[in-house]
Amino acid sequence: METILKVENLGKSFKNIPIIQDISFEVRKGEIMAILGPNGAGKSTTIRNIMGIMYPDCGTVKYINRKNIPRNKIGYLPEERGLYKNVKIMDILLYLAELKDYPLPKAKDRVLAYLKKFDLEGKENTTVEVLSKGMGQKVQFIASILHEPELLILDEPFSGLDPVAQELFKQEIRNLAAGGTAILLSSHQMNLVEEICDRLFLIHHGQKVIYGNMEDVKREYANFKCTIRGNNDHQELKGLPKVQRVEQKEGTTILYLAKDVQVAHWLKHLPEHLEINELSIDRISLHEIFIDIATNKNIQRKKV
Ligand SMILES: Nc1ncnc2c1ncn2[C@@H]1O[C@H](COP(=O)(O)OP(=O)(O)OP(=O)(O)O)[C@@H](O)[C@H]1O
Repeated sequence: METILKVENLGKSFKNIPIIQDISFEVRKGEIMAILGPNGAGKSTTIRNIMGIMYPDCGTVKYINRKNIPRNKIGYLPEERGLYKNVKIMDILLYLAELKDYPLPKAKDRVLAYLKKFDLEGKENTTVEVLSKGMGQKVQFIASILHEPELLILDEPFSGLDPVAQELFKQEIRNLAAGGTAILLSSHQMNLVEEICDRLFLIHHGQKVIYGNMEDVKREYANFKCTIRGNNDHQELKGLPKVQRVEQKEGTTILYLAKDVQVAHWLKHLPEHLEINELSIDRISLHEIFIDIATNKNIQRKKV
């Protein structure tokens, strides 16, 4: 797949404290690439450096082998939401499309189609001040995609949305990627993004924790866990082979298993007298992978 954006060795400090260090990744045509990490990890700082809102201390940002990113080919949803409050939605969106040199008649048709898609049909002559926060976010999302960008950068697109709106956003993001848009999105809600991203960059204290293809990351890091509902002896379960860690609460036990476990074989080790009302075997989530790796690596922020 063609690379659209290449970020190399990006670094930025504030008052001698490194906020991001040696950040390198690329975003390819038609893929959803996610920067994931907890609050304060450095996601927005990375994005702001890519967008030229702030300048990196070191590193480069290249767009299809050109030094400067053509602004009208990029869509951006900043973390700071905000639209002109007392201007009609259609007028704001057409104004923003015009700034991107996008043909107005086409933009108008697209506004109406997107308002309908996002359950805002008939709101084109409404002002933003009478919309709810989630509705406003939908309008701002429309603004970021109206001009058919080649590269779409979404900073925390799902925060503040209800589950229905989150699904709508996810669906549209998937559609855009399927149509060839290169998408870079950030989120601290890892489990929300897990199902839609093709590749991910996990960041913690401004540094890379994992970078790679979602499937490979899961294969490499997502060990199995066995969840048993029933009242059982914690110590006995902890003593079973290949059990690394046990969590128990309110009649449910989760056994975290070693990487090399053969699940079918392992199940034969379960004692017959266990109380099993329900049992499931799953791979751990991206969130759990993150906790494991971030804790093990014990990444500390260093002074430069
Ligand atoms: N302009 C600034 N001056 C000083 N420190 C800053 C500045 N911008 C960000 N930081 C610090 O950099 C760190 C990373 O912030 P950033 O906003 O990039 O994190 P994030 O991963 O996007 O977090 P969140 O999920 O909370 O949005 C934080 O500790 C923040 O306080």
